[in-house]
Amino acid sequence: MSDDPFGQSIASLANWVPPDEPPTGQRAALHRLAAAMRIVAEALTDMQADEADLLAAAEAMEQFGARLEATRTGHRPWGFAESAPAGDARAMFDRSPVIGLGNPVAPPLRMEIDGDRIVGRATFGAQYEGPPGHVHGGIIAAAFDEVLGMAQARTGRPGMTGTLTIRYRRPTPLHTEVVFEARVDRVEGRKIFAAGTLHAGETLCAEAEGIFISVDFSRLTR
Ligand SMILES: CCCCCCCCCCCC(=O)SCCNC(=O)CCNC(=O)[C@H](O)C(C)(C)COP(=O)(O)OP(=O)(O)OC[C@H]1O[C@@H](n2cnc3c(N)ncnc32)[C@H](O)[C@@H]1OP(=O)(O)O
Repeated sequence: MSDDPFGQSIASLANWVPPDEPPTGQRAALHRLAAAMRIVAEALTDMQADEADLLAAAEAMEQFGARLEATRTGHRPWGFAESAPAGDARAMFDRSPVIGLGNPVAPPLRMEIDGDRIVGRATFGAQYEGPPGHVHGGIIAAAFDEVLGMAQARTGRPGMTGTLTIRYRRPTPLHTEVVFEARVDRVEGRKIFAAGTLHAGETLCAEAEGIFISVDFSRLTR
């Protein structure tokens, strides 16, 4: 049997379900820290703190950052950076820049499975602003990549994003829960065609089509 974690478990992604147990201990603390960092990131967009306050905060953050830096190991104890290739139903995806609760960059998008669809929900804060009051188009693309990526991964033969096409139909509002949906349309050889939508309430804000190319992810780790 292969000792490659992807090779052993890639098929199990077809049965992936979001973890329902709340984290405890170090992971729970990580999630709390990342959530606090999101609050800071959003507050920086319109806060009115004076220079002295900002410098004090910067110094505290620099010192704490140095403490964390000193503990880095190069290991990845929790999950995978992207959901599509994780290949393990137990993977927790904490590092994902889109859904990772341990990654302060992530909105975070929350994904669930609804029949043959992946449904993703997110409320984007001001740090994701593109046009005034609305979500940056690149952030929307990243979220589509994740939900279409999970939909195609559930075929059990996940691929990398080859082509992602997005049609932006209406501006996507900040501070409002928006809903992404994705499903697989068809599979042709190594190509998996997925499609999705983004709604804010009844408004269709964007549509996406993705072509994913099935690959041997273990090769990326060699
Ligand atoms: C701890 C561990 C962490 C591990 C971390 C792992 C991270 C994985 C992330 C996964 C999700 C992502 O966001 S990926 C990130 C963004 N995407 C990428 O970086 C992908 C970069 N591109 C590539 O690596 C490559 O171009 C591939 C894998 C997409 C395709 O290369 P290939 O495998 O050589 O494919 P090839 O034989 O040429 O073509 C096979 C078939 O696919 C079609 N095809 C090829 N490329 C494309 C394309 N871009 N768009 C459409 N269709 C394409 C061809 O026409 C052909 O169709 P036919 O003739 O058969 O009809």
